[in-house]
Amino acid sequence: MSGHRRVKNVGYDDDDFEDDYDEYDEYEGGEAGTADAGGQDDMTAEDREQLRQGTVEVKAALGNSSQISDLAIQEALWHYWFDVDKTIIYLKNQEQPKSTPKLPKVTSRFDQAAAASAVKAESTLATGSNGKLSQDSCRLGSACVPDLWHSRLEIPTAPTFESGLFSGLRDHAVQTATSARSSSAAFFKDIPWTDLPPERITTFTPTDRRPNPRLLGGSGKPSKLAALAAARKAKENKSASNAPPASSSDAPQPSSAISLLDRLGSKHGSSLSSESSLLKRPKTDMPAPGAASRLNLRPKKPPTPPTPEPKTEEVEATKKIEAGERSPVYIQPLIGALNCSPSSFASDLCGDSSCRFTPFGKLDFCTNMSAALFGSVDPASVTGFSGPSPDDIVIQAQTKGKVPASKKKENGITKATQAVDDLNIDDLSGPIRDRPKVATKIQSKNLDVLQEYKKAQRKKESNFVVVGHIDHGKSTLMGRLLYEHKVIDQRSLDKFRKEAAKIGKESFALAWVMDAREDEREHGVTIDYAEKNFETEKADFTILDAPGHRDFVGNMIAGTSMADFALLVIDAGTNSFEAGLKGQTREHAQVVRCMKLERLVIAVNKMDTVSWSQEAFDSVRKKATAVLAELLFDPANLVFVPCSGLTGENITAPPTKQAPWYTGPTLVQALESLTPDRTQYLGAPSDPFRLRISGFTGLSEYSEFATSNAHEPFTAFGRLDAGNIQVGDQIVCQPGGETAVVKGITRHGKAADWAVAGHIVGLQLSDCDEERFAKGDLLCAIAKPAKPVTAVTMKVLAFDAVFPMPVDVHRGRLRVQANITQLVAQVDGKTHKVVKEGPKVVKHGGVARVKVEFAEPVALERKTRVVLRYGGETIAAGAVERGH
Ligand SMILES: Nc1nc2c(ncn2[C@@H]2O[C@H](COP(=O)(O)OP(=O)(O)OP(=O)(O)O)[C@@H](O)[C@H]2O)c(=O)[nH]1
Repeated sequence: MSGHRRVKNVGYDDDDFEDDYDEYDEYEGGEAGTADAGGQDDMTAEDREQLRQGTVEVKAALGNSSQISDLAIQEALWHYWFDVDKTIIYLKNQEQPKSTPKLPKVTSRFDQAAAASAVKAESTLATGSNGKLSQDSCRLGSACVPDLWHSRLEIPTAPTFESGLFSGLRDHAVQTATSARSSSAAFFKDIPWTDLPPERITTFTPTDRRPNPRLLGGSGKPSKLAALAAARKAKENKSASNAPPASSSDAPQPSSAISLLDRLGSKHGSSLSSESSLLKRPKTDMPAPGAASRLNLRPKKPPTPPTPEPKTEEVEATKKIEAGERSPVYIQPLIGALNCSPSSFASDLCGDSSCRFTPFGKLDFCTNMSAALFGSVDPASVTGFSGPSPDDIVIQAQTKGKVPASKKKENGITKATQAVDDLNIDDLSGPIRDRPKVATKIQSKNLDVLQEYKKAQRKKESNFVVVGHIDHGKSTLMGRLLYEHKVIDQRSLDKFRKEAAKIGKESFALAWVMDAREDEREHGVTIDYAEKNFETEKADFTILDAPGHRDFVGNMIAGTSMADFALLVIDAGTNSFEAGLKGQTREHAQVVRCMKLERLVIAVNKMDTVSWSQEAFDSVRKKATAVLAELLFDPANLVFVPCSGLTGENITAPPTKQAPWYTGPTLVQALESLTPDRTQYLGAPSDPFRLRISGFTGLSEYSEFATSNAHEPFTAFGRLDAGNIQVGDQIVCQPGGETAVVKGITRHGKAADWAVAGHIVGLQLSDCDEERFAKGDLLCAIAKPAKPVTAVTMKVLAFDAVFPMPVDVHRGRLRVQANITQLVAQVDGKTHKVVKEGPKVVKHGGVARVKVEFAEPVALERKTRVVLRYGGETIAAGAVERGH
């Protein structure tokens, strides 16, 4: 069973879908089944026999005195699908009411009270009445209640309702109304409801409702009888459709067509949507105004609106509404929603003259409503709420003179943000001139980090991300690599084997070296990227083992954002390889390329499953090269290595026995050969410090291992994207503006005094409010912080149709909702010249300059590489050109 399948099994399995489908059919068939038992023509001999036997049994149970005919018994049996017991109960109940002696009517307490007040009212009014009251009361009395039932509620007076429940109800209503008539009349005296002109009388027409098939439980599978009924119904429909067309009045009206579509449900919906690739995509929600980011737990400041240019009267009105500190793009739907005709209820409430629902900008009610929601209009203009509420007055008096803590905090942030605003962010290449030191107990060694970096005797270093389709063996391969480099010892591996075997997942023992989370081990699927180090004679490596499942591409992007190059793992088995090309082998390669990781080692894994066949290896190499070339990888930068993670061939030693034909490098040699040129995609060590936070320890609510490390000092992890850092440095966390002092640095689990661009580190932070840090935030040098932006212009390569639409923007752990609000231009991918201004859509493979607006400020700088996703699919990737 594949890992994909296993994940699917977590929540549901195929049977669930089948059940839903079957139940739907069952309902459709059920309608026909209720028609009559006359469909016996369609019965099999077996069904007839069941009906005959059932009739005999039911008759015996009812006894000789029963008046129920055979036909009625068969109807009931048919109805209950030959369930004799149910049929008997039903038929006995049918007979029972006639023989049950009528119980004296119990008057409810309400009726008693109503009758008492009626007597009282009658005695009071009898003296001074002018005669009108008795007329009014008559209207609600015995004469008018049946009228109401029949004319206003249109209760049918068919014979079926003359007896049984409905007639009982009606009698009861008449009696109650009669006894309470005087009091009711007195109560409704001033209300002209009883004088309603006929055109204002509403008619309630009962609508057909599809019962919830799950409501009553049951197997959900259609019985044979239901299937028969469905077949009969289909037959009837067929003969109806062959009938000559009815008159135009019988032709389906638009509303009935819509309701038909509704009833047909998603099956037809999907066939419709499949007509257009744009409609095919699942909807994602537009970011709600002020909606909190999924990852950012820290409360964010509302975005600053761009200054609108006053042009027309409408724009002026929009400005009023926008003044409520919200991005205009998110207000438009609301304005649209408010910009509508008033209901008669609203007109009655506001009065026709005071509430003019004209196009927005002129409508008083709309403007006031917006003002009430967004606080943009003088509150005095909102009638009834013009002054502070009594509660506000008390709170103001109590807090007089005190500055609330949150306000203090805001002031600090405002100052920091102001300082940030005044700084120039365009030039990232200049060195940090003055490294400000803060008055803190943490002693800085005042090192010249660049000198230290030059001096340090070190091996080559690189971080590589392991990507590829689910179950192609990434974690197992990395487990093997770590085992062979003694990062994990035999005893620990044996322990994993034993524990994995207990839950029937022995083949995943090596994968458990990387997949440490309980849920990952339980399901045999990597969920988040894992980080581990190993060392060879020539290099220090950090592995970033990414998940292959399509649902976790966001985590794969986070891992890729910290890598120098990628190891793409491909299953040598033909079917798996093809599946991967349609799935995450391709998508991951796309993401890797867009992150500007141009060099790839491709491990053709599970060679043991194809008996180390050279043809199999060559075939994979040929096809994969073609696909990667399509994604703009230079074939010269691709190194293919056949291997088996499970059995361990060609990881550190060549597979001389299994594949004498292979003369290339082992996996480790291939990894060592890729010397990363970090300047291609990273800032230099001399640039201003930048680190995007990938995780924390020491803060339970943020921590991935909350229970085990909540006691540890607050530490933010991530890769230095630019610059350098040393103990004692002060940093600022953007976009929030919280400052902190670096109390300690860890690299590869060991304490360090400094770190430079490319290093993955933990920064122990002090002198800060921990809650104002979030995953995806950017730690910056305080002298040259990134400026938070609410919009950016970026150049993207489209993997799917791109048009103004909502998207998720990914960079490392930053995952933020945004909207592509404008396609500025289509650009030639090679010459970067504008091909077309303001295209409506950019197709797959096109390069475009687009404007993206965010629901909240983000720290995204020029040249930052980002991935745009929509509806769970990667639709484009590119780099930020400038922020707004
Ligand atoms: N025969 C054989 N099986 C392998 C090999 N490598 C991995 N497997 C098996 O493939 C299955 C999946 O292995 P994983 O390492 O979890 O695959 P993965 O790519 O890391 O999966 P995700 O991280 O969930 O995407 C396990 O049952 C492994 O034992 C190999 O070289 N040969």
